[in-house]
Amino acid sequence: MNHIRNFCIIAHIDHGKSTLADRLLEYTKTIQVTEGQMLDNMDLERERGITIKSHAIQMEYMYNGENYILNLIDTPGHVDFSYEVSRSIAACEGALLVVDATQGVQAQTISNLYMAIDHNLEIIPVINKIDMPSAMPDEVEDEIIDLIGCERSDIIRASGKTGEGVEDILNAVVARIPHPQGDERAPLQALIFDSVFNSFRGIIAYFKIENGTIRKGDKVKFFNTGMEYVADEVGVLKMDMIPCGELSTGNVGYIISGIKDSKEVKVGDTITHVARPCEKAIEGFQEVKPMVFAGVYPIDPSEYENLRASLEKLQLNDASLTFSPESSIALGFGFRCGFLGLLHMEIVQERLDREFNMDVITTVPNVSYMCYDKQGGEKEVHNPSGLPEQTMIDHIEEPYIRASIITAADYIGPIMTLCLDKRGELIDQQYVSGNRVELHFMLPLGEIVIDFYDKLKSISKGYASFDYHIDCFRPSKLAKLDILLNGEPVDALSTLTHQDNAVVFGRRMCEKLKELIPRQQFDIAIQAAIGAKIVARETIKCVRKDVTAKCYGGDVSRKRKLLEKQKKGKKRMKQIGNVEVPQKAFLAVLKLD
Ligand SMILES: Nc1nc2c(ncn2[C@@H]2O[C@H](COP(=O)(O)OP(=O)(O)OP(=O)(O)O)[C@@H](O)[C@H]2O)c(=O)[nH]1
Repeated sequence: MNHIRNFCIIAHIDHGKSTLADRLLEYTKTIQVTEGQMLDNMDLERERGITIKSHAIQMEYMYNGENYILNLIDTPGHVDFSYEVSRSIAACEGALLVVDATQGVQAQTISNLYMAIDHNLEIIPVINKIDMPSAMPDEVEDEIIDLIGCERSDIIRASGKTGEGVEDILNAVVARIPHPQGDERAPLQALIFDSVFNSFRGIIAYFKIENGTIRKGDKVKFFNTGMEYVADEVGVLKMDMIPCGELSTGNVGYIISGIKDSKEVKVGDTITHVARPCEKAIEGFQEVKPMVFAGVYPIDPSEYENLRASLEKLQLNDASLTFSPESSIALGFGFRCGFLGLLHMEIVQERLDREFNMDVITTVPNVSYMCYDKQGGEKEVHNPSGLPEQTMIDHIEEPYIRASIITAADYIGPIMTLCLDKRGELIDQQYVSGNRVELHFMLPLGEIVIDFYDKLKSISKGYASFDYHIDCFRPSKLAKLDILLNGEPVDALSTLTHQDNAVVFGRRMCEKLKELIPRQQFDIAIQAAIGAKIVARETIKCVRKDVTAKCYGGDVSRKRKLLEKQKKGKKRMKQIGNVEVPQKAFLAVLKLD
């Protein structure tokens, strides 16, 4: 245990986390480098891919003549995943805080740092990219000292490109980060911080042992699910999984135990022995509750079962994703998926496309509402079309978040305006350091879901870190806005919005849809309605598009080719009534000016 160090790297996006991690792996000969290898070399790229996906990797390092085991645990870097970041951080005793020498301290540097400090991690500040001509290491050093109050000599200057400083970093990991604590003789208590699905081996869970020892063949129990398994294989993670007979306190490893169902493995759960269980689970386990919901529908209806299988596999290393079947008059059969936030939703959509080759349509996201009816009943509503009749509703409550925004003082004005515009209330503001200010707001989550990040980023020139947690539900005057295409309501385009904004919102939706839906061979009326009342209308004029017109009537095969091409183009469209609607129209609400 004295010779183990568990650490992570935290950084603002693009400050060089992955490049530096690769250098550490090369220096410790965990991955092989051939001479003169460049970053863009295919092999290295491939290995990088593995290192990034492996989530935890073990290195061996000699320091003062003794061999140490260094476990590098990867952390995702975005606010939507703060739960997962905190799980990974909980498995470490120290963190490298990497700051780009050309950029200085940035928003995510601060929010990730705070999380590491909350978990009492030893922080090793590293200034990266010092090889660059535009590097300003002295200024960045001042900023870091300002931020964490360390000594100038604590800060390591490094370059992921040239490898400078890599040895200093490894030495500091051993010398400064405390070894893990724990009792080897106590009952087994291991924290699951990640899991993946492997098509040959089933589900693989990654854990860190807080107390006790785990051996191959042990009968183990997952504390929060209560499920029991035999540890068919345990081992450590290097470039491959390396099986071993036992792993003891402080170490990081993996377990394979024939688990097939993703629901049985929850990130944050505790593994213990069946025969001699620990008394309680490792603290901090909480079911994450998705707050943003959207419909996900296969473009090709016959892909429905494949979509279900893909979502199940995704759920494995993304414990926060939820889904349940739903159907839409407009889109057919699909799933209502729950996400932690909008970025999480985008990532799931991208992974469905890239890793599972699924073509899907995602509908307008909305938050989870509580609806109280006049009989005193209450119901959680994840979809505007799930709301009872207006006359039956007593009132609706929407989730509010407590948001913390850290920014430079220059941007306070525009950020205030943005938040007030989004129905926010300022709670307080305080100086953090230098001219950095922290603002706290109460904001309706529904307003954040739509285009808050992008606006915040642009008005603050990227220099605003944003973090939030759900605070409470509050009654709100919400109206359901329906969109009709040629008189047909399109359920997938319905949204809930604040009554005061509903008419303007309806008008903007109609205008945006007019831009996004291509002209067809007949006029299309786009209407916005609240209940039976039409509040806005736009018309898309017809066009007669004869794609074969330029073929002079002669060449039949050319004509056929053109028609086929046109048919392909239509695939990414969804037929609603007689109107063809492209995917981007379903997200029109996100693109309102
Ligand atoms: N010149 C120079 N470029 C670097 C250095 N470290 C990283 N880079 C470049 O900076 C860019 C970002 O590096 P990454 O390692 O992908 O950064 P990251 O923090 O892992 O980025 P994300 O994973 O997207 O958060 C890449 O183009 C790297 O080649 C360095 O020390 N010097």
